[in-house]
Amino acid sequence: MNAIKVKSLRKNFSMGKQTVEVLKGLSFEVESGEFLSVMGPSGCGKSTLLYLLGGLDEVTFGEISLHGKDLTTMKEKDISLLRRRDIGFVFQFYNLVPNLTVEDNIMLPLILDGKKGKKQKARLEELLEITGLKDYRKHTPRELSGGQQQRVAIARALIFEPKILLLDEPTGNLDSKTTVEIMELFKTIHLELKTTIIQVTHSKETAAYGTKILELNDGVIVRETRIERKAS
Ligand SMILES: Nc1ncnc2c1ncn2[C@@H]1O[C@H](COP(=O)(O)OP(=O)(O)OP(=O)(O)O)[C@@H](O)[C@H]1O
Repeated sequence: MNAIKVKSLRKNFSMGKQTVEVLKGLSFEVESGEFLSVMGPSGCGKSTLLYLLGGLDEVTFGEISLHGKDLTTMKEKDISLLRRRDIGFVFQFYNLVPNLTVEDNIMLPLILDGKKGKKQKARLEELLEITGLKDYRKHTPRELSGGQQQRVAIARALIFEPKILLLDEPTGNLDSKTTVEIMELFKTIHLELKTTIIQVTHSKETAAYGTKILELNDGVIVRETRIERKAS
């Protein structure tokens, strides 16, 4: 089954009396386990698409199915559950809670969901290992570099074992060396955890970590390219 199926997707925003058409009829599919990079000029609708895929905004017209479930006809309560448990988000800014430790920041979604058992502790250990944060578990965000803070945000996004990870310019705030480290981490997550990843990026280098590139311009898809994996 496809992880994501998008059909004739349109998104308009109202600006006073004016309607702005941002997405003008997108159709594409993302296979389970794919790593899709969405590129295109500023303002072409990349983030808008990502938010719609994550159920963070309402579709104007068309369909979005995640693992066969149509998001556009789902009740808000079910969309919230899906968002919390099946989808992980990573943004350009890390949005960590400053007075919580690394491990509490990572566990926060579980604590908010009333879950903190043995299985979750094991998952935390696995994520601390994958993200290289084991020695920093008792630190607070302000004691970490930008790259380390983004690693915490990535571990937090993965704590529920989401099937889909949505990334909005996740390295937009990082220097080029740290960008490579974080992109290598996403590659590891993609290969080891088999997570389906959709990333929005401006950078060709970053996009090349994907298995496929979708190029948008002025609200439509202008190109879909399958790519060879960037070597480590
Ligand atoms: N909530 C909103 N209300 C009105 N217009 C919006 C809203 N969100 C986005 N837009 C408009 O939709 C268009 C696409 O925005 P979007 O952020 O998706 O572009 P983008 O391709 O991600 O741009 P960038 O690369 O600069 O982040 C822009 O013209 C933006 O002003």
